Amino acid sequence: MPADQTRPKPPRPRLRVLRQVVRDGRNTVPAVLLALAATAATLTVPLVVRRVVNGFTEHRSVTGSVMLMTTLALFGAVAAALSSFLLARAGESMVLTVRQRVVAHALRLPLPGARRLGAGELVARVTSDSAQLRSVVDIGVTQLPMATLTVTATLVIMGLLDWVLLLIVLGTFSVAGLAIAVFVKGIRHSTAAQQEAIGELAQRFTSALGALATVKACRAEAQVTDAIGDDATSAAGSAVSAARRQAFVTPIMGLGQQLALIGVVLGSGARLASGALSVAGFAAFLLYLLQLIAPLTLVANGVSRLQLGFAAQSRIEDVLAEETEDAVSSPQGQGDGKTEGEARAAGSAPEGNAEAGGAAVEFEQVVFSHDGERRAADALSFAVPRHGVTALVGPSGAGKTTALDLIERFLVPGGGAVRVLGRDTRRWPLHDLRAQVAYLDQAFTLLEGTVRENLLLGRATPVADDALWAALTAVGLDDAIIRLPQGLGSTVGRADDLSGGQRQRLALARVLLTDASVVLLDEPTSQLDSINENRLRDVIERLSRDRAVVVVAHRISTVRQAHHIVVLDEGRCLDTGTHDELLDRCGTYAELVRGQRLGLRVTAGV
Ligand SMILES: Nc1ncnc2c1ncn2[C@@H]1O[C@H](COP(=O)(O)OP(=O)(O)OP(=O)(O)O)[C@@H](O)[C@H]1O
Repeated sequence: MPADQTRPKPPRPRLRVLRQVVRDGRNTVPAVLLALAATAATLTVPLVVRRVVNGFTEHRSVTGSVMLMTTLALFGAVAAALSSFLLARAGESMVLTVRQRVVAHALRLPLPGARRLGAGELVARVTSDSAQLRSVVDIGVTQLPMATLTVTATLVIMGLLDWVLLLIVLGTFSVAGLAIAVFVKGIRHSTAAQQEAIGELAQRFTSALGALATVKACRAEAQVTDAIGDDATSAAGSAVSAARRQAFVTPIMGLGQQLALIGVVLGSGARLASGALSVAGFAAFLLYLLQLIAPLTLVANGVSRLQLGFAAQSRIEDVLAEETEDAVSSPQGQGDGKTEGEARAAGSAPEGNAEAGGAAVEFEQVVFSHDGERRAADALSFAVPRHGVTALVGPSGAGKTTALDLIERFLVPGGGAVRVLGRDTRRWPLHDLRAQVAYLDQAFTLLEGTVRENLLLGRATPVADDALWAALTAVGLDDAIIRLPQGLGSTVGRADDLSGGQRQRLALARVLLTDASVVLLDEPTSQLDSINENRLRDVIERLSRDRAVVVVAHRISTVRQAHHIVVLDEGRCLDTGTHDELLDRCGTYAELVRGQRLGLRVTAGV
């Protein structure tokens, strides 16, 4: 259920890439100054050529002019190279900032929001879309303004040299410009479609890699390859369409130049004959005309590339516009019916409640729906004691995982209240709540990193290796880690380095090292061998001595180990009690235990 419909939507965040880069004065100011200097040098060379030609016709020494011309050309080249490097540095620094911002934002999205956007799409924003932003910087900061400046200045100088010839040039280039405008019109649409297809390709491929074992087991490699191939084909189709249009820009510009050249040569006869134009002036005019093509092409191509960068910027802004967990369920943003004073009193004295024997977790008339229609929690009420194992049991779809997600505040209730250590989850600062609630998913997920990093995930303070080994010994994993090439420094997490049972024990050791008062465990549905099953039971037992362990139980052995059992069905709590009590009085529980409505393994004697 949406967190709060009445809260006004915050303004859409703007990346303002150009502004960011311009503000990076350390690189941008010298880059722009050098680009201006290079442009000035390039514009001056033809005027010096005129002096050289005049020198030849007037039999003067041209050595000084030739040296000046060479120096200007060299200076222009060096200044352009330096400018381009400084701008690249500013661009990469901006891309780095954007990538860091998107990664930080994506990791703070609420789980349902992040899942809806999709891992592949988010990866595409951080990789290809962020890289596209470079074109905004490269084109927008110097190339396009400098090219526009060069074109304008060149046309002004050409006009000063001979305004009649300039009119001929303007006439032919106007026709070429119109033709190009027709071609580039559809480029933005094609490139946007291409980037969208790349996002979908990344999404589908990421999902297929995540499900690789299933794909292989179903012999679906060819089928999935075809589906991913369709996205790749769509991306290629859009790219080819854009390339087809882009391909015409430079030749049309070249054609315009050739026509202008012919027009100028034809028109120059009368101008030279009438003495309105000198030979040296004509040579300089021709040089300017030849120089015009590069900046003009750049302007034509630059506009479409700039649009491409802005489209990428807009897609990244779409992600940044998604509200983070803190914004969606901030303590200020949500009311729970309590006054601030009551909430503070409850939240500030969890230990006091513990001594008074208060519940570790309490659901009070909780209402939640994933899709706004069916309720996964429907006036759900139950309590979890401070110590011991509490098993959540119920048929598939009863709302067990939803209940865990509500405790961890992956989800926010639409009605009622979930209290952890006496305090409404919406009143807890998120960071503090999650320091109190450890979560172990079914896959006992490890991140790619060293054993040490996995054990200390989320901890800011260092922990002595002795403590790490003690935790590993407690879960029976010390021998296996000693055998790894670099012990605690060995990299794990790619699913090919540790067995399923070893991953499970490493994840459990991580929980042992935390100070969490509540441990949530979504028990794996897959069969564990009896040694691992016993180990898991031992660790749960050990954890439950001084913490509350809430386990979504799929095994009868876990249910029997539980001190307290909560029976859920259709988002409601049907009954709570011990195994024997519930067998006697709760028909649904008895049915579950007999394995008729849930895949619980029935063992002899039950
Ligand atoms: N992301 C989702 N979008 C829509 N509905 C969902 C989503 N997740 C769960 N549900 C629905 O919410 C209800 C409770 O689901 P939940 O996963 O909490 O049940 P469960 O008891 O953990 O089931 P299982 O034992 O099969 O894992 C079900 O009807 C389910 O279809």
